[in-house]
Amino acid sequence: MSWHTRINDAVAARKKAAAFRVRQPNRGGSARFLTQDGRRYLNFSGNDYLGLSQDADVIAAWQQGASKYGVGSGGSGHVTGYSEAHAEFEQQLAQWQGYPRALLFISGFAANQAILAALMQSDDRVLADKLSHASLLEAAAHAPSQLRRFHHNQPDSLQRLLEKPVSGETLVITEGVFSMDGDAAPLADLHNLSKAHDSWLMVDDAHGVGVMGEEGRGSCWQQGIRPELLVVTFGKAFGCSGAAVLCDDATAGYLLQFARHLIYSTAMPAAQVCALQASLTRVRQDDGLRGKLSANIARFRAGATGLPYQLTGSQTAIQPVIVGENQPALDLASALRERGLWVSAIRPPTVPPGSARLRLTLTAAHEPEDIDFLLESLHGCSH
Ligand SMILES: Cc1ncc(COP(=O)(O)O)c(C=O)c1O
Repeated sequence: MSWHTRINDAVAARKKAAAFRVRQPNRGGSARFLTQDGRRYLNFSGNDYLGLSQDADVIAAWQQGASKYGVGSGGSGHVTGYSEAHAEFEQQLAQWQGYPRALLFISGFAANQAILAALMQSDDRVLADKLSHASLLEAAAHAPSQLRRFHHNQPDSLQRLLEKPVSGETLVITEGVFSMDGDAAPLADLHNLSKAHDSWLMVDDAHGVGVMGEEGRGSCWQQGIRPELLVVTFGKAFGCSGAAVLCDDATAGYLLQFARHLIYSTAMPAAQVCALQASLTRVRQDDGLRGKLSANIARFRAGATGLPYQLTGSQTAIQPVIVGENQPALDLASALRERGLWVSAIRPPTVPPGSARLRLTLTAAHEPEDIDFLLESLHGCSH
């Protein structure tokens, strides 16, 4: 088999399963609205939960940071890429979250890969929620340790796995808010179980930080736990990109020596760090953003009853409408696009087979009339 035969076969199989993915360039960013091919859509697909990607203070901070530091960091943090802005922001993050240390990464994907690659050894095991994000499951699959998955959000299932003996260390992994279902993990139960078995808990709170808990500290703060490893990302409620891991001093010191994604990769630009500092200020102050998001979520859920699709119990900004098979999900997404709504159909392998869905996301940038139009259109398209 040649390279091209292999490549073409794989792509053809994706197309046949109505699972072929395409990117579509938009113009002018993707906040409340998104413009594509000259048409403006109401955007219900992004993760900019607080609308901060368009925030004037955040934009100004990035511009001023670029004037001060230039646009690139010039190297890995271990060489020249670590600025006073990076150091200050790491301290602000640690203080906000109540951890001794925070380490910045260029993305959540890189942070998850780096942590697992650096920590896990061959006699260890990872016990991960079945629906954990690809960046976690893939990292766990590539690590030399054993990977076992527990049933989604079921502490009993985790307990059964924890009771099996292992010669090395155990790392339990979950998300705070699940990216495709929008439901929250029972973090206190999972943490109690992992502590009782001398294991560590790692929580990826990409979708909870900024939107949950006092001052937007996230799912763990809201549920009163402090996991040994907390990953927060900045591509969602912070409206920007990047990530940080919160941990103790010893672990931070270890990751600085062994996390290859930190050592062999150009650091985040300092100008971006300046924007993230401004985002953190907005996240902590709130200014009614979380209240507006909650009101939009409540409005959507109240109006979505009676739709002929399965909704989840999600109380978060992620509101999946589960259609089932791939083609009907694609058809519903394109019918909504016709009406001026930008929604995405999410299909396997991102979600389990038979659960293709519209992953609708609501934000603080949406107005009540946007939610009403979404509901009216969903009801209209389902007849
Ligand atoms: C739960 C979760 N973790 C990690 C990531 C990756 O983060 P990033 O986009 O910063 O790479 C995502 C999504 O993008 C996510 O949903």
